[in-house]
Amino acid sequence: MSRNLLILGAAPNLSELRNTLVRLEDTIIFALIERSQFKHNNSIYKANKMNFRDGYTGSFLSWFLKEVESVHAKVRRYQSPDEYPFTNNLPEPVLPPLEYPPVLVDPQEININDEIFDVYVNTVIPGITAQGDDTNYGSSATRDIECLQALSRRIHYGKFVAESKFQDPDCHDEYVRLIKEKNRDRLMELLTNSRVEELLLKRLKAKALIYGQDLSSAGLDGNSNINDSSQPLIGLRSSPSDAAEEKIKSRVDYDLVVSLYRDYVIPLTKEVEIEYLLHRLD
Ligand SMILES: O=C(O)C(=O)C[C@]1(C(=O)O)C=C[C@@H](O)C=C1
Repeated sequence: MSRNLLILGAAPNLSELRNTLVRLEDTIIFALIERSQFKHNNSIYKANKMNFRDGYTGSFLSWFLKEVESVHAKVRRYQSPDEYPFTNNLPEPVLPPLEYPPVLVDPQEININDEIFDVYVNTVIPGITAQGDDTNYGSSATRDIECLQALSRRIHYGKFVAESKFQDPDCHDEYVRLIKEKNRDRLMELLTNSRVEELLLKRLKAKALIYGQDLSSAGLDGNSNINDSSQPLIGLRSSPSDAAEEKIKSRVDYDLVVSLYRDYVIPLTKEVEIEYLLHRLD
């Protein structure tokens, strides 16, 4: 978490929070591109597939996640109010606790990482990877963990967004009333900003197109003579046209990145916002 956002212990500023969400789009797109260079490697997601010498029977990814999160817990990662682990019973930090000003009310209570894990393994991975097994299990699982952590941070950021909206003097009384009524539907309407969502999805498609460009298909990889390049790069055009989309081979399915956000990332962020608000007055 950016220390600047927390330093004052005051209401988080919505436009700063949105800037962080925009930056996390880049992190997520690049993480997905990194993972998509390897095949599906389905056996890393299945229990009892890897013959662990110590008799472990879970999936390779679950084992790896637990190991990585154990190290990260020791260096205080999960004391930060925007970091949520996927596994339980993690070790205590080896360093003294960090002081975070109290911005959220009961920040660690809501953790929807099980849902994020499920969507990632069963929907995202089969979508962004080629079918099959290339035996790059460690590399694939390393990228999976990066993707999962970035998605989790992005989605749980909904708590800060919700806190900021709750403290907005223009809406505060309305939020209090709806929370007391436990009126989920009206809360959902109040916190939804369709214009922001629409812009986000447009921006995301443009980013996925630009970041995903495979420069070897444009004659600009290390093996090409620069003068051979006849293909214009999408990033150098004023807007990514359909023609450009066809010419440049993409390393990631940009429509899939957009649908990942539209169908999962934004709805799950809103779910976190609602859950947070419903407990805000406890
Ligand atoms: O920016 C906000 O206001 C948010 O609540 C975040 C977010 C998102 O997930 O990107 C979610 C709900 C809004 O409708 C718009 C965007």
